[in-house]
Amino acid sequence: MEARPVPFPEVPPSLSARFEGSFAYLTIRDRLPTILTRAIDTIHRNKNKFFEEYGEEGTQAEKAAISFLSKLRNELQTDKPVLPLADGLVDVDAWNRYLQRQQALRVDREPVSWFKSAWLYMECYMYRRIQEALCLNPPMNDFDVFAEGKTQSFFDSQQAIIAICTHVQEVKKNLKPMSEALLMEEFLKLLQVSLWGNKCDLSISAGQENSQKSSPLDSLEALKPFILVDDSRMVWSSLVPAHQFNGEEKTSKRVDIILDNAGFELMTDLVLADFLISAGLAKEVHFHGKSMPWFVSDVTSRDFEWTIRQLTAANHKWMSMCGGQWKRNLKEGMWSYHDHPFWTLPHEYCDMASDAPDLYSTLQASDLILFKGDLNYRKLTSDRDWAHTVEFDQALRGFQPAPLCSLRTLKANVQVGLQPNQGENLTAQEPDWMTSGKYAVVQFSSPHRK
Ligand SMILES: O=P(O)(O)OC[C@@]1(O)O[C@H](CO)[C@@H](O)[C@@H]1O
Ligand SMILES: [Mn+2]
Repeated sequence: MEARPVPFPEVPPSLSARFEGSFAYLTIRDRLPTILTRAIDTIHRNKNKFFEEYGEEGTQAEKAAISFLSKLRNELQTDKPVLPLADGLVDVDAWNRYLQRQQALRVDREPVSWFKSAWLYMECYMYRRIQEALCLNPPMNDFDVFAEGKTQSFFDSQQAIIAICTHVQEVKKNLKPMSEALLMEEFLKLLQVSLWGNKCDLSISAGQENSQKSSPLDSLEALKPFILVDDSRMVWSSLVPAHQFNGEEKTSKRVDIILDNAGFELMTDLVLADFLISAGLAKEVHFHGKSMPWFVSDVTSRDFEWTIRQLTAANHKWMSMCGGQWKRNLKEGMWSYHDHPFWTLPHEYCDMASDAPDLYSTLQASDLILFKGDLNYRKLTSDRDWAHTVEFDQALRGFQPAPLCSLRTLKANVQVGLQPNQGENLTAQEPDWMTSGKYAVVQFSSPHRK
């Protein structure tokens, strides 16, 4: 059935901190100030480094950046009006136009402010203001206040990283005679590993250590009941249409992975992408990261390159073999990395076709887009207070560049596509099921599947 565009009256309001006691309210009141405080502490802890590297200029820049972030924290905590950006970066106009758009929507003519506006906008705006605080104070401008947490999360997940590198190398050794059924089984396993890799997110933990300690492969069976919607077979079919499996035939499929967190989650995405190419399920994989430090642990180009370098230099056989292969994949073009500014704007994805038509048409060339994580899910569904039984297709509100799948552990109170009473039953058992990170979805939508 054609997903009819949901007329305005049926699109519910955005999640917002204006609903006291809501998860949005608690995030803005408690978690975001904590994240800002940790960012200030990180800059303060590095003051000697700035002095050694840049002398007095470094010290001045460090002090200025800290005062910018302290002012930002005060604006947030006292619900001040949102300010236009003024740092001259490429996305400034898009951000300031968005502020005007939000202001025009305010029927009460009240200024757009932290506790009265859309949660999605305010949370994205905070990370963009952190970037402004650094960018306006060179030589701090390319300092990543979250880098330490991201690299630590990688080092704390070594055992799990060794396990998945070992696994993918073993699987790759036995690919050739593999039947379609076995290939699909391996694909589904690595799709779930990538799904659960999303638990390792430093935003929900407000920067607290949140790495993967054990091999996720050992717990896939035990985790299955926590997958609330599992469209994995449809994801497989978007790569291997029914009865068209031919182990010899070269595929022309392109897969795009909209990345989320660095550290262990990125490793699970790289392992999945390695398998897709090696098993002949995809000819090319396009990775999409963030153009600035984002939501504490999201992947930037520096994190992506650092991770590949770490693998290549690892003194573990299978890790370094993965690193060497992945470097070759990037060099030879089977893999490519992109970071369009749209991914670090506050826009809901139904705005992409109009606000970033170049990105939208890039994604239209994909055969399968994997959206990793919770923030992507919030943007896919416009971070609205939908009824849980609203169809995923409808919540996308016309965003359909290509067959797409969300691989998300639930960390925000928006969830669609559930069966009647499924949400109510979960709420009765575990009131925090939407925000604990314990549950997940593999949710698929395709322009062709109607
Ligand atoms: O996108 P991710 O890394 O899976 O999660 C992002 C997140 O941790 O940040 C926001 C809460 O502050 C929510 O979108 C979610 O809880
Ligand atoms: Mn994230």
